[in-house]
Amino acid sequence: MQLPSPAKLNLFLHITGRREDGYHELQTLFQFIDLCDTLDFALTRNNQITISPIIAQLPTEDNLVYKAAKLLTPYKKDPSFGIDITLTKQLPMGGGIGGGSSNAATALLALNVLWECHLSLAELAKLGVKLGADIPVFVMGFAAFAEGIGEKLQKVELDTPYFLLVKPDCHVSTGQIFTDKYLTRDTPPLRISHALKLGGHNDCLDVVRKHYPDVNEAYLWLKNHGDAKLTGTGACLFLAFDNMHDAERVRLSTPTKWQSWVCRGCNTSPTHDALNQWIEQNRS
Ligand SMILES: C[C@@](CO)(OP(=O)(O)O)[C@H](O)COP(=O)(O)OP(=O)(O)OC[C@H]1O[C@@H](n2ccc(N)nc2=O)[C@H](O)[C@@H]1O
Ligand SMILES: Nc1ncnc2c1ncn2[C@@H]1O[C@H](COP(=O)(O)OP(=O)(O)O)[C@@H](O)[C@H]1O
Repeated sequence: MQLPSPAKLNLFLHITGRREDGYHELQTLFQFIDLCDTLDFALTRNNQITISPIIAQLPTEDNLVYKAAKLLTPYKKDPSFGIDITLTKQLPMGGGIGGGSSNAATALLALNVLWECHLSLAELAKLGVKLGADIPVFVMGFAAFAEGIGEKLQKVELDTPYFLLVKPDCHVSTGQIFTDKYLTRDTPPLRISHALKLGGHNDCLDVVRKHYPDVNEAYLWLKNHGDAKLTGTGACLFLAFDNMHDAERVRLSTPTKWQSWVCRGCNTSPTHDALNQWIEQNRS
């Protein structure tokens, strides 16, 4: 089974409070983009979980894909089931586009089928949030207005513009941004109808720009070309366009020291599209 594992954008990210456990209450708008990692799954009968190739500075036990497979182990139909996973990365790590969370969700969705666990999407999302606040939206697979720590999801249908995505040459620590004392944590909560009509901003932007000069520089550069936004806690920034041609034109002038892509917003996760197709083809 081969599945794409897409990135997400936070079209806005408002921090509305802080919980006693230190996690922050958010209101955010998630949309997927068609920029993806790829995961290949081969079912085995040796009760082992393997992931290849080795990723530098990411021991297998720390890989969210491995952790997701471990979480699902108690639900296997046959205890001898194992899995060989090939993870082909394209998404930058620590970019605020949720690559690791997406990979974990893709593993949960694939193994639920291959290991015949028969968990519902809601059950998988509940397991996934133990590994990361961003995992439920990838498990559910629809563009969403999210609250709580990002796990309370309301499905939305959004325009699907082209995006220019730019990755400044740094890796932002989500934990560092959320512990900064100058982070805005009291944005008044909006009703979903207002949030969708008015749009929003990213409360992390100022703190990320302060700590990461490269993000600041890329933000100032992109701002000359439109309404530049930060996704999640960064480092990636994005601009929306009505058509691919305009997005490509700006991308071609983007300083080469920053990685850049043109991609398209999608309201359904490509993982779900591919998994449904696989299930259809393998129905016995
Ligand atoms: C900010 C967001 C927005 O989509 O995205 P990223 O920039 O990471 O992609 C997410 O909420 C990130 O989700 P995720 O990357 O899964 O974070 P987690 O592993 O759960 O948490 C990393 C750390 O960030 C802080 N954290 C995270 C989420 C949240 N709502 N409040 C927090 O305070 C906590 O300190 C936690 O220890
Ligand atoms: N499969 C994975 N892909 C990417 N990062 C992973 C993975 N498994 C664990 N991680 C860890 O999660 C961190 C955050 O990764 P990622 O989700 O890509 O970024 P972000 O949360 O900024 O969007 C990485 O720096 C890495 O240490």
